[in-house]
Amino acid sequence: MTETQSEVRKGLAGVVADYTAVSKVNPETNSLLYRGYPVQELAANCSFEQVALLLWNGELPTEAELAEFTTRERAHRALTPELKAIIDALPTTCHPMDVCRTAASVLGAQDPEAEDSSAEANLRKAQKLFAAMPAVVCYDQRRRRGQEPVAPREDLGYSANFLWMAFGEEADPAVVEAFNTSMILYAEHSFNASTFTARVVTSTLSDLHSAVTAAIGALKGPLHGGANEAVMETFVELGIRTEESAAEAEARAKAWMDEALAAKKKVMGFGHRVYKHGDSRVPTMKAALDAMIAHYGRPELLGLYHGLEKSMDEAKGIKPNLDYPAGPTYWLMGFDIPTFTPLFVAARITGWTAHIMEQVAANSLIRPLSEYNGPDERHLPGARAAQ
Ligand SMILES: CC(=O)SCCNC(=O)CCNC(=O)[C@H](O)C(C)(C)COP(=O)(O)OP(=O)(O)OC[C@H]1O[C@@H](n2cnc3c(N)ncnc32)[C@H](O)[C@@H]1OP(=O)(O)O
Ligand SMILES: O=C([O-])CC(=O)C(=O)O
Repeated sequence: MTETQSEVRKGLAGVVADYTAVSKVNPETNSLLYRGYPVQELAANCSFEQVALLLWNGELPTEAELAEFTTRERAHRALTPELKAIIDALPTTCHPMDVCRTAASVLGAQDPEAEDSSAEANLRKAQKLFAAMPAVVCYDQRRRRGQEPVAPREDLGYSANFLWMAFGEEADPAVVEAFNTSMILYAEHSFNASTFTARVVTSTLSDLHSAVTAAIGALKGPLHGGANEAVMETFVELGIRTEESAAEAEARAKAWMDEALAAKKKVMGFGHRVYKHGDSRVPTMKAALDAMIAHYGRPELLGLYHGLEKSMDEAKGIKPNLDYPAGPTYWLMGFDIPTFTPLFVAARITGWTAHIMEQVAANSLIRPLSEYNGPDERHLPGARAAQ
């Protein structure tokens, strides 16, 4: 760094960009608080609907507030014929995240309050997006499978209805519980790349749906939300073999990992920008995965899971992140691998929109500086230098 250069923090690593009261990630104590509550406590005791209201409003809802929200949320679950037609027009060769991104944009274009960024209108729009996104994800997965769509049910809670719309049958309570846990764990994580994207868009005084649409684009990448799909691709590449022992599976996973690391590959589902000693959400999500392994009777997954985890730890000391246990959990539930990141979208709509409202309430245009490192000033042949 010369005297005239400023310090450049690539990837804004370690930069504190603003205040937030939505959540606190503490890598030292390996904790994650949503509005002050440990996420593990919320996952063990709350529905995703309660956590969504906590993130938006700052407090857990009273029974009456929850009942009022539940009625409204259930009334907004169905997709309009226009949105279904737009989804149908998209090729099934596109990634389901492209469908989510398009749907978020269309839902904005259809919303009469799209241009109203008052706190009240933003909350209403956030809640409508929250209600509709599960139907988008399920409608798209079913059309790709050549199945008829399944209409939402107003007698089911968010997670039970999500699984109903995806598979057309009522899910076992154990599966609903694991899904609810995953939604809560995926809901919010301070200034991650997609949330920061949403805040950047909001800081220009653009609208909520534009910010969410941009955030979906940021989440799609494999260094962020796309990692839950990539994790499962690794398991599939390794081959899930019912006949082998856990020790044999671990040995195969170790050999695969050694080769991947020798080839300097990034192995998705490991590492984190903030947590360097393990992701606070992994133990809770791993317990949900264990419950699903027991529920579906698929212990052969564990050998691979532990083999990859151990060998990455031994070789580089890098720990799994939330996407590592979440990927195989969604696979066991029966979701198609490309649907995994859209499930993350459905959960993170809560965190994104809570941050959007926080940004609006205390806005400052987000516009960092850059250090120029291109050619020195030069001139077109024959052009006169600027006066
Ligand atoms: C819910 C979420 O979004 S969680 C994140 C999901 N993303 C992933 O799982 C993708 C895989 N992981 C990664 O790419 C990274 O760990 C990131 C992007 C998440 C965080 O990265 P950063 O903090 O920027 O760390 P960075 O990428 O610089 O890695 C530091 C070192 O660890 C290595 N490393 C980090 N993660 C991994 C990994 N998953 N596989 C192999 N090596 C890794 C890097 O190669 C680098 O090694 P080097 O110093 O020898 O060059
Ligand atoms: O915080 C991050 O950088 C990524 C992450 O774990 C998340 O968004 O949940």
